Amino acid sequence: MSPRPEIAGARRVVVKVGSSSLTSLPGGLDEPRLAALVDVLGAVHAQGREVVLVSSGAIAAGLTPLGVVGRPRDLATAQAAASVGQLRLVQTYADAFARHDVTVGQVLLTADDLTRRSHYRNAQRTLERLLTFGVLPIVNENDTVATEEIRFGDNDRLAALVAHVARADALLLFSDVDGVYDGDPRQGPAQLLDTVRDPADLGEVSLGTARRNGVGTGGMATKVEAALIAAQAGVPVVVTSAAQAAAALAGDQVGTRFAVMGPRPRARQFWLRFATRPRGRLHLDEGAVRAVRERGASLLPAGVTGVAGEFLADDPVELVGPDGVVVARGLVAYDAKELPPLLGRKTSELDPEYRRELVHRDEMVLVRRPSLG
Ligand SMILES: Nc1ncnc2c1ncn2[C@@H]1O[C@H](COP(=O)(O)OP(=O)(O)O)[C@@H](O)[C@H]1O
Ligand SMILES: N[C@@H](CCC(=O)OP(=O)(O)O)C(=O)O
Repeated sequence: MSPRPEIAGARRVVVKVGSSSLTSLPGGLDEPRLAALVDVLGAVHAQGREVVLVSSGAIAAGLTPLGVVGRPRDLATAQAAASVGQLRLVQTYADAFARHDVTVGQVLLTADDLTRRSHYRNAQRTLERLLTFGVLPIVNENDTVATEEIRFGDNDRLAALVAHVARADALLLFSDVDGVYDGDPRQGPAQLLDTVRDPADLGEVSLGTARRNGVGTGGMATKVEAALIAAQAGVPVVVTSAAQAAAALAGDQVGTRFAVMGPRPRARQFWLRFATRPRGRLHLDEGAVRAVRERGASLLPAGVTGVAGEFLADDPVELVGPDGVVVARGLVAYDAKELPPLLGRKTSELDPEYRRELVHRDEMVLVRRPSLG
């Protein structure tokens, strides 16, 4: 049996590959490296496994054709590069996968596509249908239209969300480094972590940001954060290099494995916890924190001491304790401007139209803060 049966046996896999494995700043797209990855994924597809590829590299691939040297400093240049580069990237993939008789489809997502519940379900249906057709979807962030505020920013997190949206059995994050080390291996000797079972296992680990002169964005920190999201959502993860892709997909003992850290949450719970972006905050008193955290209660106006942010009814908000720690996230039942007169008041004192919960229990997830992020 393979050392990692949960990966070897995964029927549907999301594979994420970073810019650093496909491109270089001076050279643009590295076609031989891209073709090598496609050979591995083509073989996996031929075994009857379903693959969703989340590929970075659009911005880096667009720099050479535009004559831009170095990492773009402004968003508009990055977006122009992505516009040119995404086309080249996907065309190169399409040609390479055609040699394996695999049809690819392009899926460009903005953060809004996953933060809005209706869009999330739409993305889910589209991915499902593509896979039913035997198509290999290639996902990237829609960089050309995403503004600074609504960007996912890094494809590692996007890949973790896609793993859930696509109901994947495993997530593989491929980079230019062969796993998570206890310190940046480029800075000095470091030890490879074989398995992470709990966020606490990473307590002593230093996760640098990506190299400044490199093409990657988040370094190991964003990969670890993404791996924890997936693992906490019941999806096993391996972080390793693109060069080890075949071995990783076969379930060999390469890279760093993140064991599943919890049961798969219901889609709505996962969406609330990881995909939504809070539009505001409700400040809770001690009693409300206990009620929400320990008694599984809904949040009532009586336990709320303050409101921050401009949100509308049904927007996601954070519930924050007196110590500033986020206790939960939920969909609020009122517009922000309706709230000040309700705060601290008992339900029985309120007009009937304001007697519903501020955040209903069914619309809330508790936030257990991992030691990172
Ligand atoms: N603890 C660590 N373990 C492994 N790599 C690390 C660590 N800390 C920082 N890194 C760096 O993270 C880089 C990978 O991140 P990045 O360049 O963003 O990759 P990608 O483009 O594949 O997303 C590696 O090249 C490595 O130097
Ligand atoms: N969407 C961007 C990549 C963003 C990103 O996360 O890059 P990386 O850290 O290399 O995975 C692009 O295609 O250039």
